[in-house]
Amino acid sequence: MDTDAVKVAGLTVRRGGQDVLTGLDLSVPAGEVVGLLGPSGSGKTTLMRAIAGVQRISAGTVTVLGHPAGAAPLRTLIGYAAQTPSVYADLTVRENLSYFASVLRAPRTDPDRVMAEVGLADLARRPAGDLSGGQHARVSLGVALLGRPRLLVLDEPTVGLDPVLREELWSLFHGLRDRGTTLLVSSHVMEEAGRCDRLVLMREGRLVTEETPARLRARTGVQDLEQAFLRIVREPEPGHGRHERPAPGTRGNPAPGTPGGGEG
Ligand SMILES: Nc1ncnc2c1ncn2[C@@H]1O[C@H](COP(=O)(O)OP(=O)(O)OP(=O)(O)O)[C@@H](O)[C@H]1O
Repeated sequence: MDTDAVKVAGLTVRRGGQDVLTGLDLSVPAGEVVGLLGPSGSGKTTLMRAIAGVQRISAGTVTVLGHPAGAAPLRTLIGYAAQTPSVYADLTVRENLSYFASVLRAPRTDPDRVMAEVGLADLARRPAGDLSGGQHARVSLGVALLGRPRLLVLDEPTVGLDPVLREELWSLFHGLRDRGTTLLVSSHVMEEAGRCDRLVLMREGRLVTEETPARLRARTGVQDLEQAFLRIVREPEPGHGRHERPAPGTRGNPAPGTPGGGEG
């Protein structure tokens, strides 16, 4: 059996007439929480869209759970929560989840299960259009959890959440991982990097480094992961860093909470 949930090889994506991913190679081992980190505009959302099968690609291959990205069998095997929640504003939280559960043929009890998991039980009867940004994002996350997919691709799932809820969601992610789910989670918040089993740092459409937090700390001799990343971006080891240019100034320092991402 393949031990990689996702294999990306030579992936190039053009958006708006420019290459936003350039010859990217990546493996996501099954059963791990992999954090996708990088400054705003580095290509995290585009990579996640390619893995979810909703991004047109120019070159390369994306293989997900043994299938080409976007293949029909993946519909129930992947849960993808985009940055822009795609829920119906005029339906309540429960109605949204019940609708998507029926589309996915998920168990009828799933909407209640996921509402409890993402902290939405008290808002079950609230129309989605009346929710805050963070609550909206949780409905999107709930939809991704329906049917217990084997791979979760979550684009900034904790953005705009208070620290208590953020902590709860990370416990949920670790619990899912412990039961065999693979998670690819993007974040701007370096503090979240330490909660991941493996880190992937992107910059300007390329993969800068890919390793465990412990190895990254050991390799750089720096405990703080944000500082460790900056060190790698500025002083790549020969043959390790795949980027070609050193970081200009502070651009290697992701801005916490910066909104971003786009469709297309
Ligand atoms: N619809 C689009 N059309 C053209 N270019 C786009 C589109 N969406 C994104 N881009 C560009 O693609 C590049 C990568 O964007 P992407 O959203 O993947 O980055 P990101 O790392 O997810 O950023 P953020 O952290 O701000 O969400 C950026 O330069 C962005 O301007």
